[in-house]
Order: sequence, then structure tokens, then C-alpha cells
Amino acid sequence: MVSRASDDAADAARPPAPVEGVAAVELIGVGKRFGSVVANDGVDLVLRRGTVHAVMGENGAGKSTLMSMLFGLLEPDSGEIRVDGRPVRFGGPLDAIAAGLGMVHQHFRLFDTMSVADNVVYGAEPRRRGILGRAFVDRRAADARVRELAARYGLDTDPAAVVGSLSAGARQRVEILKALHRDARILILDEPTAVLTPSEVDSLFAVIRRAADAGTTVVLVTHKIHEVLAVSDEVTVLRDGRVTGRFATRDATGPELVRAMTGRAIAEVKNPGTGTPGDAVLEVEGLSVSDGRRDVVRDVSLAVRRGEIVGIAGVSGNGQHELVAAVLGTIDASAGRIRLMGSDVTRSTVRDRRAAGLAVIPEDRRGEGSAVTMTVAENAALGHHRSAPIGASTGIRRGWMSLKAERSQARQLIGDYDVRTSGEQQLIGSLSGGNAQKVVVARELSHGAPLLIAEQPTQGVDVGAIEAIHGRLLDYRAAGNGILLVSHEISELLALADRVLVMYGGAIVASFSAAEATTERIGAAMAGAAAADGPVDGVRAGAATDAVAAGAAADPVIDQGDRA
Ligand SMILES: Nc1ncnc2c1ncn2[C@@H]1O[C@H](COP(=O)(O)OP(=O)(O)OP(=O)(O)O)[C@@H](O)[C@H]1O
Repeated sequence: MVSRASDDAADAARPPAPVEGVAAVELIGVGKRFGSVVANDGVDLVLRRGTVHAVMGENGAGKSTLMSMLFGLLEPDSGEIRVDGRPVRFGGPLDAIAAGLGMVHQHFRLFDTMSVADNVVYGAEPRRRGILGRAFVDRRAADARVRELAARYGLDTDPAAVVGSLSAGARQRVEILKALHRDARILILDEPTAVLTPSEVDSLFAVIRRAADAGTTVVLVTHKIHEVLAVSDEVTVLRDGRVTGRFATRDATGPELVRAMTGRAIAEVKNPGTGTPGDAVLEVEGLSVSDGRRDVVRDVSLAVRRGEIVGIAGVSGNGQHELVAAVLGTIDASAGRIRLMGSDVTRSTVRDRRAAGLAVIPEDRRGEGSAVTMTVAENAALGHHRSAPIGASTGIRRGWMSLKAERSQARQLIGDYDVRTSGEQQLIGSLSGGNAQKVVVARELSHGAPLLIAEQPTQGVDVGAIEAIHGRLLDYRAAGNGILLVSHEISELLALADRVLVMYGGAIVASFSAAEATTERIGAAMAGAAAADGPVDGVRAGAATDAVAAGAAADPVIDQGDRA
């Protein structure tokens, strides 16, 4: 262990530096089109040296396109990019890296079987001469370089650890080190907190501030207002490809940022609570799932009743995804029973479970959730050609939906959910992530199944769409359906769930009613701490510590640094 980033977490709370200084990067009138879609239109952006600049905007606002141009992944159609005052034209990311840029993408680009140090130096290895004069990778120098960078920026890292065994937070630190090793002076972080626990977010913010203080220019792409307010010095807001707001963060307020992003003020959805829940739509009893080596779900029991939202909190990789997969029937349980609407489906096929009244918003919207090479219209109907959406004129003949019905259903969903697309014939793979998610959510809710499993339903989705999706989920519950909501966002669970269960090391280690649930309690249980206030809802205090002990070697996602 090289250093403890969390020691510096307090730094993150410090007020940002005054916004002035030399422009490290200027984008002047930058534009980009994709066919008829104007992704960026005359965007001006100035990134000052040694500051943290947040780039905010709704899904499809044009943030990724802008960053892709800055990093040389896309060529601008118009405008100019200047680095240190000089105009640049990047032929690709290598040119951008050579000019001092680094980018940490949402989806990490690391080699799982290689060590942290090997990943960091890959492609830019320190070398030494062997006895025959041949150059070898100098592993000692690589380790020393990683240690030196990690210490300088407060990145908690073990150079020898194998990347495949690390948590999302630790992998992200490797990506940041990779950029720093290549002497990035301008660091672009694309939605970096999406995969982190609250304490990892604090550590990341401390690293960001430290890097800025050392002179690095940091660009933070995010949807999250509290993050912008907590860590940035300046904010640029995009809407429909144009700049709609520029603020010094110290002068900005949350509502102002929301207005710039959406053009309107929005209210946060609060969990209004339910009446008395009805019959159980899902009952899971003593469920375990093995990956062949160990139990990734351990003796889980829970029930979801009509008119109830049950939330599952947890750092990703603690068995939530496998629990959902076992309920869906895409993987087998090694022990336990699953009942849907009172019927035992433990050995039923996915199709039979869906037919019994199960809808699902999957986590992997690009893989399981949608077919990227199909149009919005085809996706909207996917998996439901044999059943009509509630209230739609069916257009179904002999079990198949007519093309006309498919298109009109898609147009209605596009309107209802404000999906930003050039039309229902656009390929879903070319929609922004948030807009693709809206198509999946709309499709799954349109059929009124008594049980909905929603896995990260608003991940990567902007505030406006979060509000819309939360509202739909609450309506869905109010209509007498049950929802199992798996989320990394504690605020989402607090806003929606009637009960929050926390998974850690494959087991449920804490359970809170809506009244008992707080960010601190859920966050502590997610990090593997025993429920501080003693037994809650029949879950033993200390169960979490047992889970740590039992799952210590078996839990690859919580790295030792995070546990310490
Ligand atoms: N390769 C592409 N082909 C066609 N359209 C595209 C392509 N890439 C982006 N777009 C469109 O350009 C617009 C801007 O997309 P972009 O991905 O830059 O937005 P974003 O703000 O990053 O959104 P999100 O937060 O959802 O990722 C969107 O309407 C999107 O559908």
C-alpha cells in the first residue's frame, strides 16, 4: 500500500480556488454533426490551468462528442481547438496524448490478467539494457514510477496487484495513473463516479483536487449536481449541443444548474410511501448461487409484495447481479427456492418466468437490454411481439405485431419519455446511453407485469430523465405492482424504496425500512461495516463482519485498501 487517499478526503471539502489564470485548452466554435443530428453546435469552452472544470448536460446534450473531439477520437466539422494557446489538429488519441491530454473512459480499458504496474506503463514502459545490449522492460522502475505517482497524487494503489481482482474504484485509480504516467497535464474524467461507493467518491475528489493543485487541468463530465458543487471550480452546461450556462462554481446554485441543463426547474421525487402492500409477487428463500468455485449469492431470502418497492443496495460485484440473474432464470440457483405470484419457478425457463408476469430493466442496456443493431421501433417491441402494451390498439395478428403497430407504439414511447432521436427508425446503438435506457424502461413498463426487476435503471441517465423514470416507477408501484430495485445510488433507493436491503459478499447484511434508511447507514453496510445501531429488521448486527470473514478471500471486488 503506497498511501491512503482517504487521509486527504477532507481536502475535498475545501472551497475551490478563485477562477482565473491561463487557458490550458480553448475550444472555439466547435461543431459536429452525425447525419441530421447536430451533436455540437458552436461550442466555446475554456479550461484554465490547474482548475477542475465540470462539463454537465442531459443525455444526448453532446458531452461525449465534445470530449471525443478534444481527445482526438473524433474530428470536428468546424471550429478550432487550442492547447497552450497553439491550434492543434489531432489525427487520433496518440496525438492528443502527445499534446498532454489524458482520458479516463467510463468503461475501463485495462488488461485484467496484468498487474497494476504493467497496466500503467503499457505502451510507455521504462526500459533497461540487458547484458547482450537488448532492451527489457524495467519492472523495478515501473513499480517505482507507480509508487511515486500514487504517493504524489494520493492514489491508494498496490503496483503488484492483478487488475482483474480489483474493485471498480481501484481500477479507476489505475486508469488515472496510466494518464499521469504519460504526463497528462489535462485529464478528462468521463462520469467517473458512476461505479464508485460514497467513500470512493470522497477519495476520488481528494485526488482530483490534489491534481489540480499540482497544476493539472481536470475536466469532469457528469450529470450529478452535488458533485459539480463539491469539487469543481467552473462549470459549463450543454443542452442540445449548445452551451446554455457558464458558471464559477462558487457562484452557482443547484437549481440554476438544473435550469441550464433542462430549461426548466425540477422537483426531486420523494418516496411518498405506500398503503398496505398486497400479496407477494416474488418470494426468494435461502437462495444461493455458485460460480463453480464459491457462492456468489449466499442464503438470500426476501419477498416483494404488490404495491411495494424493495431496494437492493451494494457496491457492484457483491452478488446483486447474480441474484437478479437467478430470479430471471438466466443462471441456476445452487440452493433455495424462487416463487413468482405464488408459483414455484426455481426450475422454469426465462420465457416461462416472463410469461408468469416478470418484466426486467437489465443493468447491461447495450448487451442484454437492447439490440444495438435494431431500430428504436424494433427495440421498443423486443420480447413483447406476442403481447400488446396496455391501452394500445393491438395490431397483433396471429401472435405477431404488425410493422405499423410497432412503429406507432415506438412513436408514443418516444413522445412519452422524451427520447432524443431522429425518429423511430434510428438504430438504438447510435442513441446516447441515457436515451437508449429510456427506450428499455418504456418498453418494460408498458406491459404491466406484476413484478418488475429494475437493475440500475437510471445509471448514466441525466436529471430530467431520472425524474421521469422515478415518476414512472412510483406510478407502477401505485398501480399495484411490485418492484425489485437494484441500485448503486443511495439517493435513488431513499427516493423510491419502501425497504432497503444491503448486499455484501453475496449475503444480505442489513435491512432498513424507509423510515430507518439513511445514506450513512446504507453506506456503512455497503462498505462491509456491521450495522452500527444493532440488529435491524431481524438482521444480526455483526452479520456484515461475518460476511467479511467468510468472504474475505472470496470477494474480489472489495480491495484490501477499501477494507482497511
Ligand atoms: N456515432 C453517432 N452517430 C449518430 N449520432 C450520434 C453518434 N454519437 C452521438 N450521436 C448523437 O449526438 C448527440 C449527442 O450525443 P453525446 O453522446 O455526445 O451526448 P452525451 O451528452 O454524452 O449523452 P450521454 O450522457 O447520454 O452519454 C445525441 O443525439 C446522440 O444520439
